[in-house]
Amino acid sequence: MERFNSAIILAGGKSSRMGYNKELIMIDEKRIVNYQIEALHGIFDEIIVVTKNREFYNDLDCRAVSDIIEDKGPFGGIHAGLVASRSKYSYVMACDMPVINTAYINFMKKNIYQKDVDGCMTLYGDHIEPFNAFYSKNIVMDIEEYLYGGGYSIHKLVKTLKFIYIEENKARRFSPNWEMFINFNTREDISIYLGSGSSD
Ligand SMILES: Nc1nc2c(ncn2[C@@H]2O[C@H](COP(=O)(O)OP(=O)(O)OP(=O)(O)O)[C@@H](O)[C@H]2O)c(=O)[nH]1
Ligand SMILES: [Mg+2]
Repeated sequence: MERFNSAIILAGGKSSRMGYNKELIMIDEKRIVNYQIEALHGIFDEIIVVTKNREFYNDLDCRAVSDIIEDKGPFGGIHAGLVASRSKYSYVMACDMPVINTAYINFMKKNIYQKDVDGCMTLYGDHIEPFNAFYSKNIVMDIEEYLYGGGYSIHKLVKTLKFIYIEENKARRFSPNWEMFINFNTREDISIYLGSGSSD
């Protein structure tokens, strides 16, 4: 099994705060997911999109799969992505994140290279960043048990597993304004991002 050849894009949420399907968000006349798929192909061979609308991806260079455990939020999507993944470690993004930071992805890879861990994610104060992170296929059963037991929070389960955490100050060297973790939950989030004109 390849260790690092897969990326998962979560695109099966309810988009309730946005008011329209977030899979369709456009930036500079391009869908964010299309941009992500292209950018991630520079690093990964296999791109898996976890969606309720597999037909949206027919013409794109990716595999589209559906949730196996439905209505459980992002962890349900991560679960289906990891089941589909042909790699030990998969990189996980959300379809509402406009920035792909290749240098940081490679930095995380280096951190877990040759290690046997459950994944790697970044600390933000006391919180963790569940996306722009790596997860191991080994945790599929842990996620199943957790979701069927009524769990929902990624943070709570991850705390019980063996993740490598990258300190916020180290991550900021790659993305001083934390843009690599920006995600669009409301229309206002998009206008703030487009208005800021900054990128890192
Ligand atoms: N496959 C899958 N992805 C999900 C699910 N729930 C959320 N996501 C994705 O996880 C990412 C982060 O979730 P949110 O930002 O809360 O997105 P959301 O649930 O669509 O939006 P809200 O309804 O406003 O909370 C987004 O890329 C969502 O598409 C799910 O049940 N299945
Ligand atoms: Mg979000």
